[in-house]
Amino acid sequence: MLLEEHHFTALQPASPRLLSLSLASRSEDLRWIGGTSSKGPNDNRQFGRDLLRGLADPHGRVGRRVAGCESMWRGLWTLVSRAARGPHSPRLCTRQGSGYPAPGSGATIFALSSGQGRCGIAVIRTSGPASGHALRSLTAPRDLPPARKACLRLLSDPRSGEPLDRALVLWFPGPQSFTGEDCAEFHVHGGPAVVSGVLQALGSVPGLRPAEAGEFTRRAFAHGKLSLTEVEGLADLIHAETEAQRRQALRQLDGELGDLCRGWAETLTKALAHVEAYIDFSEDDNLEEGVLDQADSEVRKLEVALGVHLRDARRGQRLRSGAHVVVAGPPNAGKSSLVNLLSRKPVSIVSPEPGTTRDVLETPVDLAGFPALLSDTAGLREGVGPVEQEGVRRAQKRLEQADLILAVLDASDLASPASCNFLDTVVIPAGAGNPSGNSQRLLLVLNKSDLLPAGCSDPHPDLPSHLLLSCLTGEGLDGLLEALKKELAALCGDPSTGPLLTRSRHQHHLQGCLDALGQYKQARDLALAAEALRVARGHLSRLTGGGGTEEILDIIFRDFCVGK
Ligand SMILES: Nc1nc2c(ncn2[C@@H]2O[C@H](COP(=O)(O)OP(=O)(O)OP(=O)(O)O)[C@@H](O)[C@H]2O)c(=O)[nH]1
Ligand SMILES: [K+]
Ligand SMILES: [Mg+2]
Repeated sequence: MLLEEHHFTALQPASPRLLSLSLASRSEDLRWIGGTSSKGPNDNRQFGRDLLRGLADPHGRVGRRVAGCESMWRGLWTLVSRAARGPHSPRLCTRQGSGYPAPGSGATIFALSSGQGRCGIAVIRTSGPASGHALRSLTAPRDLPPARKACLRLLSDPRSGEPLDRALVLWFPGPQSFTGEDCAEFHVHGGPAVVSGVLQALGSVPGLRPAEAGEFTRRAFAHGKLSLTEVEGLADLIHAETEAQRRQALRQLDGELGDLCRGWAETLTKALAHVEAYIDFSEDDNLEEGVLDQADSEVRKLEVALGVHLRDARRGQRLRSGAHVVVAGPPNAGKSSLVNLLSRKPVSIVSPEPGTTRDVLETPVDLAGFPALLSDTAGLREGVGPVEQEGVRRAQKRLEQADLILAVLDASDLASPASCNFLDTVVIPAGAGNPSGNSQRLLLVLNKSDLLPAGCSDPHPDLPSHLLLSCLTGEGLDGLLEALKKELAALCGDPSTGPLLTRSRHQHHLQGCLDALGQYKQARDLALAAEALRVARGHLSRLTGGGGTEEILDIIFRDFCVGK
């Protein structure tokens, strides 16, 4: 049960009386504050009343207007901390914890945090209240090293006294540590025997147990060291395989997406404060004119900003999981040769026989710094046997799902029926000239340029814009990679320009927020309008603070390995 700073920032309106209204009606937040989700709204209301009674009693300040939001909520903070010894006795935390208990907190966990296998140095760490004791036990008779300073120590098994390794150790007393708890790190020599010896020695210390996957990060989240979007960024950083993915993950780990959402939530809080102030004080003479107009204009601005990000939503997800690039064309154009060239490994069988590729073959590749899922497909042609026909059907299905089509034609065979048919049915319809604007992206590649007569730079000026390539000699590959980079940057977004929505969870909450803003605009009644704003703000806070359910957290933390 945590009562946190951000609950108060959400209650910033200009009077303590408004706080009473807000607390009584904000059942969702109260449920959370009180930790009484099973007991329902009545209990929450009672809790709100208890809290307010506590607020009013010690100093009798409730009912008096206090100028300046900042000083007001600081004052309330102190009052609430005194009042918080009621039946629900919420615990006040001075830092912004996530409010979720760290699973199994209380225990001290340990794990190998660097990679498995033989290596120069391996890092083993612990987190939890017995970390200091564990560090002392393994480095006895020496005492704890100074905080956050690497010190050389002889590690020995606390049971037998047998020396294990000479290692660098670090002591991070909480809360200034990755998890917010007391942590210790052992930088040992990376041999398997040393690592297992130290892990066994730690396991023998009372109160210590091996960590589960993601448990260190989960504790960091529970102690407010990382927001949920930062946790997701960290998971992505660990899994990043390309430069663009790394850049995006780092930005998210830096909290950019979270900051953006918090900024939006603040805007909504202000708008809500205005609406509530109007409900509460509309008869007061001293209420400024135009408070509602101000709220409306804030909401309109927010709608625009959300719309821009939602339109971009697929891009961040593509960057996280890879854009779907489908290589297609008539038989024997050199599709499989191109897939092998781009992936730098023999993924597909290449042969002079048309109809070699039948199934869709997928391979993840790093294309000019962007992640892509490259699919090789069967050559498109009619009038073939049932097996190849099925291959053609699968190829066509995959083409529909492509983010980018890499259309390959044999430059020396453009007049063949298969080439003409492919141009008419795939290349031209997807062309950039399509006025609808939502055409599929396509790059046309004329392969086997080595077969063209020497000195002929572009024999097909009448074709849609295209690139010449020879998979045989590699000529034209640099130009193709450059073009791919441009296409992928457009598809995935540029991770260095702004935070992107990397998961469908983000998109879901932003859409929810936008929908609630739509309801705000339609609300005939101020109470309904205020409720819509609360719903909208709830979506933003769940984006950074979690879905309010353990399952969401489980899904996110499942991405981690043990030791992270
Ligand atoms: N001269 C020349 N031959 C090439 C080039 N690229 C591929 N080939 C040859 O063209 C033939 C067909 O290549 P594949 O890569 O199997 O073509 P594909 O489009 O995958 O063929 P299917 O899977 O049967 O549709 C092979 O004999 C390749 O060696 C090139 O740039 N120049
Ligand atoms: K072939
Ligand atoms: Mg092939």
